[in-house]
Amino acid sequence: MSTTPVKVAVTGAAGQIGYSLLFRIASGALLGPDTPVELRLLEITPALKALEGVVMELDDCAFPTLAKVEIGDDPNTIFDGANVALLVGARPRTKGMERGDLLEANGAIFTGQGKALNDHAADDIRVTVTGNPANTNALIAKSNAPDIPAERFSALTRLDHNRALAQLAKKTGTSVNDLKKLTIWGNHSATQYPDIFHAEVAGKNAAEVVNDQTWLENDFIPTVQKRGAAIIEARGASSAASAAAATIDHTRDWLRGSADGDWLSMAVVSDGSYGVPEGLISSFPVITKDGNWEIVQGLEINDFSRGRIDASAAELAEERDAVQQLGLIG
Ligand SMILES: NC(=O)C1=CN([C@@H]2O[C@H](COP(=O)(O)OP(=O)(O)OC[C@H]3O[C@@H](n4cnc5c(N)ncnc54)[C@H](O)[C@@H]3O)[C@@H](O)[C@H]2O)C=CC1
Ligand SMILES: O=C([O-])CC(=O)C(=O)O
Repeated sequence: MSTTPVKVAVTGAAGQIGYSLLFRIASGALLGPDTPVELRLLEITPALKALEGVVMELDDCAFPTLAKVEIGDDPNTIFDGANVALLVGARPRTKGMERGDLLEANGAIFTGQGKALNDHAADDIRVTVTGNPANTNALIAKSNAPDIPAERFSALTRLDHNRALAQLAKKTGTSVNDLKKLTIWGNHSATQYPDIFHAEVAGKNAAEVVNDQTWLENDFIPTVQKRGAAIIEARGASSAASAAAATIDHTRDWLRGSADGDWLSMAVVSDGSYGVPEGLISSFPVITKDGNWEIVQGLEINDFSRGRIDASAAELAEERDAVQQLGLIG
């Protein structure tokens, strides 16, 4: 085992997602079995007592990869020297809300955290935003951290990607292991577009294997888009264990690389690819290696996909304009 622990900061650490996420990070699921991890956990002051209880449980697991845990309510201290930051802490939506309804309530959290990352994180910092509305919160954090390269900020659409894989496997009677090159485009919201036109099922084109436009339009796409709401309706609380698992998948693959011959969905800063306005944090098909990502280029976009990608990008532009008006970005 190497000797210097990687510092992983997690915000909202005493929340639902935190309760699944921390134990997986501590057990090596993020960085592997040979890399010691130092957890740096941020919470609001009233939640620190509950967080102390979670830390007692982390101790009680005796994870060989967990080198140290620090907790606190000051992002300047908790982000000090952080190599990875998982920004989960934010209010979840409840029944009847859209994620965009959280913009004002949660957006402000990400200005202060962006500044604190800018001033205190390690030079190799990578930031994953899970707290909703994730894409625009990532935009806010990035905009408030001018000294950190923009490509170090990302937002989570891996849960949507994983949900789409599960639906496609069910429809085609295959396993998720047989599926490749699925893409979530756009916003982590009901306008996101899960695209199977370039996906493969056991090496064959997924859209051709499915060959069912009605299922695609009336079942697959809306099921993936509205899965978060369906879970809130059924569970009375938003997805937590699956969101934690996706946060790990996203960050692990960013740091350790995507599989050969496949790609991932990650919301990253747009360079204008596929007509998504430059600067928005939008989900794209990406290939990752050693902590870097690259948008997969050259995919042909049919008319069906074009309208949907544009609609989600338009929603992201509206969210950007709204947070600009709130003074959360310059
Ligand atoms: N991107 C995605 O795929 C998903 C995103 N989410 C989002 O993740 C977020 C967290 O969800 P849960 O863990 O279920 O919520 P939760 O309410 O159980 O936990 C949130 C935690 O964040 C803390 N918090 C609030 N403000 C904070 C601040 N300024 N600094 C540090 N901590 C702060 C709260 O005290 C609370 O403990 C929500 O915004 C939710 O909508 C949830 C599921 C999927
Ligand atoms: O839907 C929500 O509010 C929580 C979330 O982001 C998801 O489950 O995808």
